[in-house]
Amino acid sequence: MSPINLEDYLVPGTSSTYYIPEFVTEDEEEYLIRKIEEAPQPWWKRLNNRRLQIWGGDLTKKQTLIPQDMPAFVNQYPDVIGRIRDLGVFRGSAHGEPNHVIMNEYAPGQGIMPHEDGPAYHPVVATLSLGAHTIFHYYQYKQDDPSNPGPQAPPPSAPGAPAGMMGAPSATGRPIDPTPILTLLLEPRSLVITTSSLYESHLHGIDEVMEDSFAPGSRSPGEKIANVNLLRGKAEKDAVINGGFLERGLRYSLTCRDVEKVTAAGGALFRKLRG
Ligand SMILES: O=C(O)CCC(=O)C(=O)O
Ligand SMILES: [Fe+2]
Repeated sequence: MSPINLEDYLVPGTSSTYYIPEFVTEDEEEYLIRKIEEAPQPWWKRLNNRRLQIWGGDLTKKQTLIPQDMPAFVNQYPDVIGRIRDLGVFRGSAHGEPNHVIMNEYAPGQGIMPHEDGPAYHPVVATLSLGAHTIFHYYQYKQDDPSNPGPQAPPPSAPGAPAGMMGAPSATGRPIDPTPILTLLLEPRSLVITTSSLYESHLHGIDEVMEDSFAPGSRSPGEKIANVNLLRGKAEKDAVINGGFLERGLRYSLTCRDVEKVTAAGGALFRKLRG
C-alpha cells in the first residue's frame, strides 16, 4: 500500500478526526475475523450488552498496564499496530504506537452508551471496524447555561435518542446533550482516528438499534453523516445520499490506544508464568 497522507482523510468540519476507508483488505478482514472467532473462550469478557477481548495486558486500578504480548494477528500479520504507527498519529505518545487494544463485538441491536475513554491513555484512539458498519456519534456535555431547560425538558431536536439517555448523567455525573455534535458512518475495514478535544472533553457512543435510517427527520439523517465524501462502499453511500437505511450486522471494533504508564516487570513475569 502506498503511504497514507492523513490530511486526505480529515473529516470535514473537524480539525483532528480522520476517517480512512479500506484500511485493511477484504482478505485481511476475513483473516482477522477468523482469528477473533477462533480465540479461546477465556479470552472473552462478557458485559451486559456485548462481549470483548482485551489484548496487550490488563490495567491496574492506578491506570498502569501490566503488559502481555499482543496476539500475532494484530502486530505481525496483518500488522494493524504497525500500520497505525506509520500514520504518525501516536508520534507524541509514550510508546509512539498503540500498546493496548479493546476488541468489542456487537450483534445487531447492541451498542455502547456515551462515555469517555479516560485518562489512562494518551488522548488518541484508532478504531478499526470489521464485519459490518456502524453509526458513531460524538456528544458534548450540557453547557452551564441558566436558560438551558435541563434534563426534564429535552430539546425537540433530538429525534429518537436512545431510551434512558435524554439528559442522562454521564459516568462523571454531568448531563449529556443528547443531540450528537458529530456523526460518522464507520464502514467495515475502515479506521477512524479520534484525537484532541473530541477525545479529551467529549463523549462517544453507538445506538442500540437493528438498522440505521438516513431519512430526513431520523436520528442520523443523510446530511448529518460528516464523512459521506470519504465513504467507499456503494451501498453505504447510496443509503446516506438517498435517505435509505442500512441493516446492522455482526461488527468487531479494534480500539487501539497507548497506555502511558507500564509496569516494567509485568510482561516478563507473565511470560515466565506461562512458561
Ligand atoms: O466500537 C466502537 O467503535 C467504539 C468502542 C468504544 O468506544 C470503546 O471501546 O471505548
Ligand atoms: Fe470508547
